[in-house]
Parts: sequence; structure tokens; C-alpha cells
Amino acid sequence: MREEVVLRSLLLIDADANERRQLSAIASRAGWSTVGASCDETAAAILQGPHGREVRAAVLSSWDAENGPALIAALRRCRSTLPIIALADAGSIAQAVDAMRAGASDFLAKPVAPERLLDALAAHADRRRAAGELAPISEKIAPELMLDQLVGSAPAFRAALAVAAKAARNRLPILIVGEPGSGKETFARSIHHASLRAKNQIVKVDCKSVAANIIDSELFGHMPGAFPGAFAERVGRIVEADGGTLLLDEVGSLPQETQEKLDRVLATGEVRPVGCNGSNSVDIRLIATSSRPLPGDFLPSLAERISATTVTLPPLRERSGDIPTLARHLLGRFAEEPGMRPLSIGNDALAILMRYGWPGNVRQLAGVLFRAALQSDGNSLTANEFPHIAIQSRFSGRRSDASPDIGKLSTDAAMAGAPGVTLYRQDGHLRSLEEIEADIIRLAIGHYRGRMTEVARRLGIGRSTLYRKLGELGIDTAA
Ligand SMILES: Nc1ncnc2c1ncn2[C@@H]1O[C@H](COP(=O)(O)OP(=O)(O)OP(=O)(O)O)[C@@H](O)[C@H]1O
Repeated sequence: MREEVVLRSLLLIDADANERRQLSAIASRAGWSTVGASCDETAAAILQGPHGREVRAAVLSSWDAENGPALIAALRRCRSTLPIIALADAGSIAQAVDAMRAGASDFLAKPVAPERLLDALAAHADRRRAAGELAPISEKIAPELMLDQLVGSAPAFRAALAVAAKAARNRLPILIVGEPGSGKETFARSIHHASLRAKNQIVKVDCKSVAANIIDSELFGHMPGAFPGAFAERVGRIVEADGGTLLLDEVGSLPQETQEKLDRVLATGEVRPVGCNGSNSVDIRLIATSSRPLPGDFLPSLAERISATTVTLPPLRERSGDIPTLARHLLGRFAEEPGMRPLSIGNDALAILMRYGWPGNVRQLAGVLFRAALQSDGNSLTANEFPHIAIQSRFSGRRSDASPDIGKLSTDAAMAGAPGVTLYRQDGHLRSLEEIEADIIRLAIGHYRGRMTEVARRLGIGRSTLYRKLGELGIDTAA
């Protein structure tokens, strides 16, 4: 038990005790114990004190360009590798760049969604995960893209685009399913912009981060006195979206009762605020997203209504042929921001990025590229800029130096939907069956991130056969 607390102690630095209290409440949800500091001297004293080693990360909750760099320098003097996450008001990429240049490990725009902060903390402070790879720093640099500007040519991605383009023209609900970071919200916004409702608002509610006891009031609104603390009338998000699009992120997290109310709104076009006897007519198009198939206990009639049109986004690892174009697109986006400059990316770097599994999908790719872009001194990113990714890409069927033509590699991979295994030696002769088999097994281990039961199942062999082959072919899974 003590071990758990010691492993997850978080230093919160802010002059305002309220800010510290709010962050402490969020962090405690993920099991962090917190210690607060109102200034840099106190923070340094805590890090140098008897419990200093227990602190696993620090959050500067009000980034200030004038004092921030000195504060980070002071923290770094005490602990050079401490993950430091800076928070600042939304609106300035320049602040993000400043904070990162000053040595922050990550930067988040306020107000920070609790999930985002916890993800960033986990990504930076949990040594079992690659440093910062899931961090959402590049999040702010995400322009609204039209459907035809979305990057991707893999067949599954094109199929998703085709469904989205067709659905944009009507007003029926849409469900977008895809792993975290695969582009669900981006798709939803592009669909809205391609629809006849584009001139009206798209209103987003993140169902996962709104507490169950206030979600009804958030969505449907409430009347004064509807519940203790409801002093004034509140217009719900559904009414705000009237004439436009309501985007419900992670719709599977809605409580059962709210699902029933939402189902009625969709069926009747009428919204009844909490505590009100009457109702308002609304005209909304619902786009719901979910990072996994809707849960088994999800209200069947609502599930049927919202999933009649389903857009399924492939994970990035299943469209690694799109990575070169995506990487160039993302670098182009970053280059437009103040303090950033145009950067190209070399074939060696692309080969590494294409071999990696990307559990955080396009968001993770954007984060990794953004960090590399900030740290690079040259005009082109090379493999050296991606050490964490290179380490994790090591189980690969294709050596980057055996595939110098990334254009060809990307077309091949796009056709296969994943990095392939080369059949030919560099002298043009076929490779032996054993070599090809070994590569396929390495590729499968990398693709399923070392989950041997899944590797065996996907390769259609038993686990014991898999382990025998690892021995016979000299494949070292711990390499
Ligand atoms: N096809 C694409 N082309 C260009 N950029 C993309 C594409 N897909 C995703 N992105 C970028 O990747 C980032 C993550 O996308 P987005 O927020 O839409 O993912 P998500 O699936 O909604 O994530 P989450 O499940 O965590 O909410 C954004 O910066 C977005 O602009």
C-alpha cells in the first residue's frame, strides 16, 4: 500500500491554493497523492527534503513566461529527469513552445480535461510507458479539416471517408468508432462542416468527463430550483446545438437514465429541461463517438438509432502506409505556428515510425513529431530524433536500411495495410522460408506488442509451437 503512494506522489506548484486543490482532486482520482507548493523556493525545498525522491512528477498550473523558465531551471537543478507538466490558458501556441523550450516535459491548455491531465501524467511518470508518447501537446495545433483534407489513402480509411461523406448530406445520427486518437472528433467536425448545418454551431460534450449527477443538466438544461444549488435557469447543450450538430464524445459513458432521455429527444425532437414540465423543440444532428463498440448494456433503441450509420476508423497501425503523408502534413501544421519552422523528415525516420504500433494513434504521432520538431536543430528529422520509438519498433519485419525507397515502402505498406515482410534479398534472390518466417513472427510480436497468446492466435499456431519456433529461429523476445 505504501509502495503505491510513494510511486505516485505529485508536486503541484501554484500561488493559488484553489488551483492546487482542484488539481489535487483530479490527480487523486488516478491514485496520486499530492503535495502543494506556492512558490519555487517551497517546491525546491520539497524536492530536496526527506521525501523528495517520492515525487514522481510536477505540475506548474499557471505557466508564466516571465518566471516559468527560472522555476523549471530550479526544479531541474534538484531533479534533472523530473517530468514537469506546464498548464496555461488556451490560445497561445507560443506559450507551449516557450514552456517546452524552457524544459517542460509537456504543456496542456486550460481548462484541462481531467482525462487529458491524467493521461499526460501517466505517460510521463509511468516508466513502463515511453516518455511523453501519449501526451497531447500538439492538440492545440489542430485546425478544422474538410473531409477531403483528412489524410489517408488506406482502403479502410477511404471506406470510412466514403461513409462520412455520404452521411454528411442527411441529418440522421452518426456513430464514429475508433481507438483513442484515431481521428473521431476530427471526422465529426469535418462531417459537420460538409453538412447543410455548417453555418450553425457544433457543440461538443465529453460524456466521460461530466459527472453522472450533472450530465442531465448539462445536456437538457435545468430550471431554477430543480435541485439543490440550481439557482438560475440553465440552457442545456442540446438547445445550444439547435440548428447545428451535437457531438457526444464517448457516448457509451452516458448513464442509463440519460440514454433514455436522449433517445426520447431523438425520437420526438423535444427537450425537457430538468425540473420543467414543458419542453422545447430542437433540430439537431447527433454525432456520437466511441473508442470501443457500444457496451452490451447500452439502451438498445438508442444504439439502433445512433449506429444506423457507423463510421469505423482503422487504427494507425493498420494503415502505416499513411504515416509518411500524415507525418509531412503534421509537420506542415506545426511549421505555421509562431516559433516553429518548416522541417522535412528523412526516410530512416519514416521507416521507424512506420514500424511502430501507435497505441495512441494519430494524436500520439502528432505528439511525437511535435516534440521531435521542437528539439531538432537541423532542417530534416532523422531516426536519431525518435529514440523511444526506435526502441519499441525493434521487432520489425523490415529493416529500414533494406528499404531505402520510402515511396515504394509506403505504397507497399498501404496496400498490405501494415508494414510488410520483404521476400527478396538485396541481391534480388528470394530469402529462405526460415528467414521469412522469423520476420513474420517478429512482425507479429511487434504488432501485438508482445502479447504472445494473441500472436499465436493470429498466426494460427498454438502457443507451444510459437515458443518452439522462437527457440529454433533464434528470436529473442527480450531483445
Ligand atoms: N486523418 C487525419 N488527418 C489529419 N489529422 C488527423 C487525422 N486524424 C486525426 N488527426 C489529428 O490527430 C489528432 C487526434 O484526433 P482526434 O482528436 O480527432 O482523435 P479522437 O479519436 O477523437 O481522440 P479521442 O478518442 O482521444 O477523443 C488531432 O490533432 C487531429 O487533427
